[in-house]
Amino acid sequence: MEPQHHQQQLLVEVRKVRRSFISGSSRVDVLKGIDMTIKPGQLTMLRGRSGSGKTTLLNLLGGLDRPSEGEVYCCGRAMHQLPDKQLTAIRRRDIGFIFQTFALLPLLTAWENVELSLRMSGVHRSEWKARTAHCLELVGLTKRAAHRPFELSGGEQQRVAIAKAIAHKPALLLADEPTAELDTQMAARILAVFRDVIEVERIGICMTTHDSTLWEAADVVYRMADGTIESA
Ligand SMILES: Nc1ncnc2c1ncn2[C@@H]1O[C@H](COP(=O)(O)OP(=O)(O)OP(=O)(O)O)[C@@H](O)[C@H]1O
Repeated sequence: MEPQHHQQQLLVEVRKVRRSFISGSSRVDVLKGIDMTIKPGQLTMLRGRSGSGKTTLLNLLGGLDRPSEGEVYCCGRAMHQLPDKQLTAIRRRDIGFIFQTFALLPLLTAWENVELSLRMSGVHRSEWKARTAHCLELVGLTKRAAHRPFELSGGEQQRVAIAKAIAHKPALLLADEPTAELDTQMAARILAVFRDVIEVERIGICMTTHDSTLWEAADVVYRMADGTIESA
């Protein structure tokens, strides 16, 4: 387990992480010794070409996968050592996920989509209304609360997905290419929402993107190439 001072400064610490996959009779080394950190209150970006391993790394950060070698500390826990049950518990409690496609339930309104996430994470019913209202306001969708996904633009749908992902008050928000389906203006709006979320909720956000126009909005950018990572 990490020393106390470390836990307070860093939300995530990745040390000497390697991840290989067996494909047929050969082994593919996707991550070849990754070191990186994520701090609370910061927007961290992972950039790199398609196939450079961004999604593979993000999955390790969020406990969706385990490293072949090395250590992943997230929210003060040694993720690489935890049994599946505890990993799932941390994922549900401390981490929020956003994906490229917006992952909303089509028959539910924006409000119901956010509320569902509170229900699923075991938040007491008495808190649902205020928290749902707060999260929709934070992403600028108070007036669209009664709309279903098909009545919303792609950018608005992604903002509902953000509200949904932060509803249970995670410490870390992970977003895999969250702007890939959006035009430049909508992508910029998503980044502005991320900034507001960081300021209001005091969480850390880590997103992957290959869109070079977005990198300057980050506090920290890690460039991935050939299975390794470097600050850029
Ligand atoms: N489960 C798996 N089994 C075998 N190979 C895999 C597996 N997962 C990922 N890979 C390989 O690892 C490499 C990196 O994939 P990854 O999805 O992490 O890249 P990426 O940087 O996120 O790319 P993109 O921007 O296209 O999503 C790819 O070559 C992929 O084929």
